[in-house]
Parts: sequence; C-alpha cells; structure tokens
Amino acid sequence: MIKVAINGYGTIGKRVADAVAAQPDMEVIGVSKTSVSAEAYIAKERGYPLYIADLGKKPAFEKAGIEVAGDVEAMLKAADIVVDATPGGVGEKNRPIYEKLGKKAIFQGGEDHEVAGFSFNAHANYNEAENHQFARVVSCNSTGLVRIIHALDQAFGVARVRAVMVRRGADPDDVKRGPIDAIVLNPASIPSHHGPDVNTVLPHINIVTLAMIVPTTFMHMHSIQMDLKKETTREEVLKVFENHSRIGLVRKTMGIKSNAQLREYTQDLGRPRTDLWENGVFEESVSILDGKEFYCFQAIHQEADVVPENIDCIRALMGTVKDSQESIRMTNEALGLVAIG
Ligand SMILES: NC(=O)C1=CN([C@@H]2O[C@H](COP(=O)(O)OP(=O)(O)OC[C@H]3O[C@@H](n4cnc5c(N)ncnc54)[C@H](OP(=O)(O)O)[C@@H]3O)[C@@H](O)[C@H]2O)C=CC1
Ligand SMILES: O=C(OP(=O)(O)O)[C@H](O)COP(=O)(O)O
Repeated sequence: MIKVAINGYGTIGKRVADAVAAQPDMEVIGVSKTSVSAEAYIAKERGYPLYIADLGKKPAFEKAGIEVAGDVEAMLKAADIVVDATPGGVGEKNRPIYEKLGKKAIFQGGEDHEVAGFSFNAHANYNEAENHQFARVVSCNSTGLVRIIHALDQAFGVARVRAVMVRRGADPDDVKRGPIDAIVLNPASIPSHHGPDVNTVLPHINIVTLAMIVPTTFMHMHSIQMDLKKETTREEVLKVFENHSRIGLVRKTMGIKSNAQLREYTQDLGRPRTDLWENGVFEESVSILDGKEFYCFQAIHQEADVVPENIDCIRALMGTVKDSQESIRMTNEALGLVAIG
C-alpha cells in the first residue's frame, strides 16, 4: 500500500483524501490543516489522522474535541508520498522540507511549473513521471484543456487552439471572494496563464487563451476552437470523446444548457460532493466546419477534475503501475467515474 499524506485539507485536499482512501493500493496516513474549522471535523469523521502546521495550536484543536496526531513533519516522515494541496504559493515554501526528508511530492496548479519542474496529466504524459521526485498537476482549467486537446491531437493532429475561459468567481464556500455583480477580465491582457500552462504538458501545441471571471461558484465554461491537421467529421470527433474515459458528453436530449443544470444532474447521479471529475462537453456545440475547424463548449468542475489526476500522479511518481491506461482504469473504477453521456 502506498502511504499518502495530504498536506492541506481544503477544497482539493479533502477530495484527494477520499479518492486515495477509495483506491485498492493506497492509504491516507494523515491530512493537515492550520486552524480549527468544519473540515477538521470532517477529517475526524472520516478517521483521517489530523496533523497541524504549528503544534502551538494543539490546545485549540483539543478544546474543540479534535485529536491532533502531531505536526506536519511527523506526517511527512510517515508517508511515501505527499499531495500538497495548500493554498497557491505555500507549496513552494513547503518544497524544502520535502527535499530535506527525501519525500516525493505532488503540487497543485496554484504553484508555478518551476516548483516541481514537471507538470502532469494522466492521459498526456504519465510515463514521463517516473524518476521525478516532484510533479505538479496543472490547474483545473488547464487539466480540462489538456484532456480535450490531447485527445484530438492523438486522433487528428492539432494545428492551433484558441480558447476562452469563463471562470467561476469563487468556490461555493468561499464567502469572501467575488465578483458579485461584474464580469471581470482576468487577466485583461492576452494570453491568460492557461495557454502557457497547457504547454508545460503539451509543449508542441500552438495555443492562445483568454479568460474572465463571472459571479458563479460551480464550474468554469470553456469556448474552444481548434484547427485540426486532418479532415474529419462531427461524428468522428464525437466518437473520440465517447471513447475517452475522462471526457463526458452532455447530450442534447438532456436539455442541459448551463452549469446550474449540470450541477443538478451530477447531484442526482449521486456523485460525491456533486463532483464532475470529467470534462463536460456539450454535444450540441460540437461542430466541424470546412473539415478541419473544430468548435465546442465544455464545462469544467474546478473542485473535481484534478482529483483523479492526482491519484494517477501518485502511481506514476511511485512507479508502481507502469501502464497509464491501467492506472486510469483503477482510479476511475475506485471512484465510480463513468463519464456522463
Ligand atoms: N479550488 C479550486 O477550484 C482549485 C484549486 N487548485 C489548486 O489547489 C491548491 C489548493 O487550493 P484549495 O484546495 O482551493 O485551497 P483551500 O484554501 O480550500 O485549502 C487549503 C488547505 O491548506 C491548509 N493549509 C494552509 N496552509 C497550510 C500549511 N502551511 N500547512 C498545512 N496546511 C495548510 C488549509 O488549512 P486551514 O484552512 O486550516 O488554514 C486548507 O485546509 C492551490 O494550489 C489551488 O490553486 C487547483 C484546481 C482547482
Ligand atoms: O486552478 C483554478 O483555476 P485556473 O485554472 O483558472 O488557474 C481553480 O479554479 C482555482 O482558481 P482560483 O485561483 O481562481 O481560486
């Protein structure tokens, strides 16, 4: 069993912890936080040993009825590998301790590529991970882009990508963030960081991205155009998506035309935390013009799509499963991830 520590038990960390616990070849040896809050009670409820960054805060946790197993360093020592899901920028500060203890670590998209020196996506570059000590799972938007670009690149070749990201303003629990009544260009300059981020995994792709944020909390929406190298048809493209285990199709007949309806659907499916782990490509939007111009809209659930990627990244870095498709299959089966559509 691979012993996994999750440093940072927040939006991403709590999902990764549950995903690790569901795998047949992994166990959660601890999760960490800095302060007493609702998520500390969830860790207790799930039976995950809770470690804290500053042992000086132990009395506050104990007063709240939450047992503290030790400090973060103790957690790291007990682990084979750590998933660092601390807020963006903190991972970089944590890197020296992983180096000191000689632990493998996975960083998230809030860190720069250079923090790990290797950026990861299970379908695109699983086999390049072995022998690395560090990897970074690219951000939620970049993960969604890499999946669809790589799939079409494998099938038809991709000459160039132009994409617009309409990004959710905040996660559902993030009461301090906005916007409440605005469409904010984020950034106003072009390109947004997503294109260069895609290039950390797929360096040969010609891509330009634009991004803005809007007052929603559930899912980003992408408007994507790609020029393909080989002529194809809409039907052939849909087949590629149907055969991809992390690209789902929001069928026309479902009548879903928004993130809100898609959320209702994942909730009704009984997905944990309503998570949409796969890309949600809107079938009706999938278009091929002049044989080579591809268009679509896709929804990306920001809290969820990186979760299975973190699980595959654990196996890829540990070198325990050599075949990417086998790891992806194991992860999906343990999560109950059967792509929608
Ligand atoms: N949320 C999203 O939509 C996505 C986020 N990401 C990336 O994932 C990473 C994590 O983001 P997210 O989960 O949203 O962040 P959250 O703020 O939800 O969670 C961060 C967690 O880290 C804990 N923490 C903070 N500092 C430390 C520390 N020094 N040592 C140990 N634990 C610490 C916090 O505990 P406490 O609250 O007690 O301080 C909290 O549990 C970021 O890089 C982000 O960019 C990637 C894809 C999507
Ligand atoms: O990784 C994400 O977005 P990104 O792909 O736009 O960087 C997550 O939605 C977190 O983004 P945030 O920095 O707006 O919290």
